[in-house]
Amino acid sequence: MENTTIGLLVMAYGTPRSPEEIEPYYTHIRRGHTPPPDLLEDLTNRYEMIGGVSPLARITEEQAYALEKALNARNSEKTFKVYLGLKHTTPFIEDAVQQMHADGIREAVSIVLAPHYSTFSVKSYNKRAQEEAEKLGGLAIYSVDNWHTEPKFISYWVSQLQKTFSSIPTEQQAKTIVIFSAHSLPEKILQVGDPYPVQLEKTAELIAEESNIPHYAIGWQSAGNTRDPWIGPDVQDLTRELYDKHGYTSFVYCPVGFVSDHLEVLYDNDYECKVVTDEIGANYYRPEMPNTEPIFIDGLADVVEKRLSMEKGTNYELSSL
Ligand SMILES: CC1=C(CCC(=O)O)c2cc3nc(cc4[nH]c(cc5[nH]c(cc1n2)c(C)c5CCC(=O)O)c(CCC(=O)O)c4C)C(CCC(=O)O)=C3C
Ligand SMILES: [Fe+2]
Repeated sequence: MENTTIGLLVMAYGTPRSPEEIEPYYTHIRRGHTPPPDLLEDLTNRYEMIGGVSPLARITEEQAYALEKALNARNSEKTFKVYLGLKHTTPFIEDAVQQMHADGIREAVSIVLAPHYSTFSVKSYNKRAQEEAEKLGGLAIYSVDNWHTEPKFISYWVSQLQKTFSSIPTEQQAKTIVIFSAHSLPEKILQVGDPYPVQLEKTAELIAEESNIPHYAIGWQSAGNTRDPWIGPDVQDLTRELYDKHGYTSFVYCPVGFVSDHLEVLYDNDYECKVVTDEIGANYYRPEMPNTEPIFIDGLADVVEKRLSMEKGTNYELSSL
């Protein structure tokens, strides 16, 4: 059989690659509105606190290439060709779709480097990709909507928790709580039945079941600065509340809604949450993010293959026996 090339559209949030890019990036996030100087300065300061720019640009690329490599190592009858499409900086999602089309790709699978589906996040990535493909014609993109229960993704976090717990003295383990979190979103998403919060709960439940952790809670982080209410409890408030109610001595933060080291993790968890644990005299732990860990990348490859075989009408469960 002919060796076919399948497009692999990997989509992610994007980040400024230099301090000069912070303003155009922030302007794009604000749908073309230039940020007021105080907000721009605040964001620039947060990037400065994590070293000037985020490691996210490099990690996203590494994840995309690692996924392409993992898929090609498994398949001899088809070749995956990766295209990176970013939400708020170049190469934009539309650029990636145009490039796939120009390269003569007829079929592609798309995946967003975020596990949970929301109308605010994954839906808008997929919509942009589909609209561009429709405009160009002759290119079918099979979108993955979510992968928050993917077994190897769950296993990744289970093994990280085992590692973290093995470094906590046994007598303190019963007084340790794990906080699973994702990026907060405006509360109005709940009125339209957005699956986002339920999906985060499901991820947390699966990890907790497999890892036998004594206590866990779900929190939300990195909420925006707008007048509408955002989903809570915020991880910082939650930390104080859990401490006041139960006197936990160690807090383990698992920001499972993200997959890389970046601003929200390195600043909002490692700095902001740690300010709170320091204040109450508790220990702060934050397991490593998935980045390019092979078991995580392998899980993403499973997701992509399953999506493709769904389209082809073959039963993945049976064919993989
Ligand atoms: C759901 C979600 C994810 C996870 C899913 C996904 O990955 O898609 C995510 C990830 C990320 N968000 C990031 C950065 C930012 N997000 C902002 C603002 C906003 N995020 C929102 C949502 C999300 N964001 C929303 C509703 C806003 C308000 C403005 C709007 O309505 O659109 C702002 C503006 C300033 C501020 O509010 O802090 C920045 C700088 C970075 C890059 C970090 C780095 O550079 O290391 C990453 C991975
Ligand atoms: Fe964001």
